[in-house]
Amino acid sequence: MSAISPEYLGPVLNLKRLPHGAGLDVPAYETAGAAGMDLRAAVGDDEPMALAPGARALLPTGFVMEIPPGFEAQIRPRSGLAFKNGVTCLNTPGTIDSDYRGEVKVLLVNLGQEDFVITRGMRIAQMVIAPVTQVRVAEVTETSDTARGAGGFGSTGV
Ligand SMILES: O=c1ccn([C@H]2C[C@H](O)[C@@H](COP(=O)(O)OP(=O)(O)OP(=O)(O)O)O2)c(=O)[nH]1
Repeated sequence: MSAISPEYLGPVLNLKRLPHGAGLDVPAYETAGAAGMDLRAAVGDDEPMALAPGARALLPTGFVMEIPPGFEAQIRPRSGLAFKNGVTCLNTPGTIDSDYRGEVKVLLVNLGQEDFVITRGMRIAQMVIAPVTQVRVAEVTETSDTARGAGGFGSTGV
């Protein structure tokens, strides 16, 4: 059950189910203020995936989508899986470009001590839609002076 009403006037995300995603819940905001929509593993009913400690895997979600122009999708870990099982997204945040039309995939890594078994429909990550700004890159020979200058990586102390 989505917390977003059908009358919502904000951006629309077109989502197309792939055959192996049939029957899975469509990603939805679970609460009125949720930032992310949970993504479910579209592994086969009889093909759970065991992720060994230290192993990584690219998991199918069973859908493709059209992100509205000017936005991206970020694939982020679920804190519960990270805390309880040490399972997180290896490339967090994964970047989904608005012109991508392939299946959305989730790159998980098991940093825990035990096998982690992923079953069909398990909520393995979350997806946040965020605005993106593109820039025109202008190559120059000088950049402006600032108080920080080249200081970084702890230059202001702890
Ligand atoms: O967690 C992720 C990250 C990426 N992608 C898809 C959507 C994205 O638009 C595309 C390319 O991702 P990215 O730009 O991070 O990959 P790359 O390694 O730079 O490959 P490419 O040369 O295809 O851009 O792969 C996913 O499905 N899940």
